[in-house]
Amino acid sequence: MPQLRATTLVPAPPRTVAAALLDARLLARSVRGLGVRVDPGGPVLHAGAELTGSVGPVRGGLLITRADGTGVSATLVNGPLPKLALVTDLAPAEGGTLVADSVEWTSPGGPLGRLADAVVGRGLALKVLRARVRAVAERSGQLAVAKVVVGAAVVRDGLLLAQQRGYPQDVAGGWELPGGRVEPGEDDHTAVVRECEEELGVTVAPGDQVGPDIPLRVDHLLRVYRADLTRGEPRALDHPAVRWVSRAELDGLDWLPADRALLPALHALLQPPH
Ligand SMILES: Nc1nc2c([nH]c(=O)n2[C@H]2C[C@H](O)[C@@H](COP(=O)(O)OP(=O)(O)OP(=O)(O)O)O2)c(=O)[nH]1
Repeated sequence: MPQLRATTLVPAPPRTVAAALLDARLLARSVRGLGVRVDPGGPVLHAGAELTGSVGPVRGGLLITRADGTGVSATLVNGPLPKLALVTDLAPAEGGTLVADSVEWTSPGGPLGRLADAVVGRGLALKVLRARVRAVAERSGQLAVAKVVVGAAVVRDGLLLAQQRGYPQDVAGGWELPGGRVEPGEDDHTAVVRECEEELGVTVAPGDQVGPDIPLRVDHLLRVYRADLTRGEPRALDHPAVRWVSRAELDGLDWLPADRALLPALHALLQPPH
């Protein structure tokens, strides 16, 4: 299968570039040059999501097979389009992050097909890669200076604490992790401790980051930390409800769209020790 690869240095740390790649609009922008319209379906990519795509009146699907801190992979499926796969891998480098993109597609058979592939296929693939690199660099620049919203992944006895949002209207009723914006002068851990005190009336000890940074709006990102309860019993002081969620219930909960990208990491967190 023909393949085109391009590697670019983006002057931002890997976790920022990874967050940029999770922005669903970037993927839609990357394939627009092929005449492919992709409906992002939501603000953030997550593994297993199937986005709808179309070329003129012809519809197909774009399946996300990977969306995490290491990069993103996607394949066009269920359409009369030629097979097309996009893979983006990240590696730390001096001065930023190496973004290795590849586009792979099915070539039509025969000499004419090979000619068309050389002239049209490669030209289109190059267009996709260039558009993608520009979009990734631009979004990484925005996220490098974004405000951080911290979330707490509080686990007790194999259950995760989730909190229901009451506002704003468009996300009311959805579930999220306790947390909020990091205030000036705070570091992430201090903000996790303060938010858990304010929202749940408990003291927590924050630990390692869980999952990748997730892009929120243009100038915010969500960063989640594991947090152990050290004092008190969580109560919904600021929101309509809190509940403990088992690993089996994780996928079925009505999470805020951004939080769905955290589900693989939350599953791993709730995995019983072997
Ligand atoms: N805390 C939290 N916020 C989330 C999650 N997922 C997600 O998209 N968000 C969004 C919802 C909000 O737009 C934003 C956080 O706002 P917030 O309302 O919790 O922050 P805050 O307490 O500092 O602000 P305020 O509303 O009290 O002024 O991040 C999550 O899991 N936890």
